[in-house]
Amino acid sequence: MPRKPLIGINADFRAAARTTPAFAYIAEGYYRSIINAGGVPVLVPPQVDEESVHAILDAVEGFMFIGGADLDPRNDGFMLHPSVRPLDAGREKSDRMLMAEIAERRMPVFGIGTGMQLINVQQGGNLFLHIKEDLPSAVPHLDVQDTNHRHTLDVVSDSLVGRVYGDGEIRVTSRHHMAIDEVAPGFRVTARCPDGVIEAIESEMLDWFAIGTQFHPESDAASALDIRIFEEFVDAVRDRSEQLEGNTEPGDLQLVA
Ligand SMILES: N[C@@H](CCC(=O)NCCCC(=O)O)C(=O)O
Repeated sequence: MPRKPLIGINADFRAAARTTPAFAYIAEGYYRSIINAGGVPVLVPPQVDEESVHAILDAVEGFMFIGGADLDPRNDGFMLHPSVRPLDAGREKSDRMLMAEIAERRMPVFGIGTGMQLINVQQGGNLFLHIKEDLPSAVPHLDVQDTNHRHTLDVVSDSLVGRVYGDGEIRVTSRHHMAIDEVAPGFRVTARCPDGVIEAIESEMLDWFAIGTQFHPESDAASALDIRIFEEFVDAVRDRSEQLEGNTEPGDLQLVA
């Protein structure tokens, strides 16, 4: 039975309202998918300083960033757009601190929705702030009446998502109004919606497993293939821990020719 690696997952945050206290929260699909893929999810509420970020990343072996509202474009030197619904400022600050340190450590990371957008901007890419304006011929990527709104996906066969989904028609859950514009250096696009919107990016760096999906493989409408992305991620986290511990047996090494 393979060992279950510890995977940190950032929680979202909602401020107190008239009848409810403030709380940190996460949709079940995110942590359930990590459990189903053989990992142990460790929920991480927003952190306030670098010391805490370091302590958390010392304890976990990989990290997953979940979806949510919008990264504030002003934090990347862009103007606010009327369509932007910013994340809670405390969550965004925490996510950015975590992501910077994860990149520094080359810790395996998987970002979904806002999580993928975070990886891209932290690594030097940028975003379209509103698909309807920036890419007017795009198909709908958000349906406020249907959290499981789906569209088709074209994958690059020589990639993780290509390996996972294979040939045949792929349909994925879509809930976003922003999208990647310029892809960060060191990453490549591995899936697009047929309208051209970027739906997955993967690291090309040999020393860093990093992947992001704009679509939602954790959604209630997820297919058996969607869970394979989480399995690939959890396997990569376990493999890296074994490498760091020097536990890789010679027989485990694969020749790449
Ligand atoms: N800034 C993004 C948000 C995309 C996203 O993460 N959607 C999921 C919302 C909540 C969830 O299901 O966790 C955008 O481009 O709209």
